Amino acid sequence: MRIDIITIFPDYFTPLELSLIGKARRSGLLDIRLHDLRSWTYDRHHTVDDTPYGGGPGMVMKPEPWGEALDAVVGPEPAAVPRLILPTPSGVPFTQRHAGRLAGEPWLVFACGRYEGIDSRVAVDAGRRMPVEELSIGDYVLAGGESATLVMVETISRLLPGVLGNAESAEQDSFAPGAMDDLVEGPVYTKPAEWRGQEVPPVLLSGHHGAVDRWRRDEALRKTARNRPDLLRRIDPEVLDRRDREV
Ligand SMILES: Nc1c(O)cccc1[N+](=O)[O-]
Repeated sequence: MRIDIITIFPDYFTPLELSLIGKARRSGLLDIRLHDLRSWTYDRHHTVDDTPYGGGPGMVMKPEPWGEALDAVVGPEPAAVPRLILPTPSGVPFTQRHAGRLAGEPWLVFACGRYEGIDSRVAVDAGRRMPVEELSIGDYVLAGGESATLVMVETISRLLPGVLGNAESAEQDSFAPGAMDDLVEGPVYTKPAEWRGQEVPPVLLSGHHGAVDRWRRDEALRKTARNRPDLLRRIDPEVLDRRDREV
């Protein structure tokens, strides 16, 4: 997978050189390219923003640098068309399902807005030559799209075949489709079996895989009911088997 990130703060993405994603980049599984938006400005101050039409606080990112940056990154006649992701608080809530779908894309371009956002004509212009998605990682205010892009790139990249050391761990993640559909993960434990008066639940030491799976699902249901009752309400009652209802 190729991922292009356009930003005025390329150094923000140094963390993508570390850990699993850094390893995936070095192995060629993942091709992440960073682009400084100011490369497409020509004034002395490399201006990327201006006052909003209609008045109001803050500044809006100018369309010209973005238009030229996207033209340059995507190219005049690309062999493949990328999907443009616009991280924004006004976007569609980004979920694990989005991550799974986007992990199947060959090429993503992330446009990191700052200030009050990017001139809205940029998304319309880009939409004439590639799919555009406005996505939000949460209902809070960030200083820009870089943090959100880091979150989405990590969530998507870890689902690429070969990136995770043990493919199964993605299947047992919170929100993972299938066995964990819409449930958050329950408690996890490792050695020692007893620590500060707390013992690991005996079922996890039993070697009985069926009982362990059942226990983990029961605990996931309990934690979801406690922390995310909104998710439980989303699950079709028919999906929950009889034991789930007893939890
Ligand atoms: N919340 C927020 C923001 O304030 C700025 C850019 C992107 C996001 N977001 O994706 O959630």
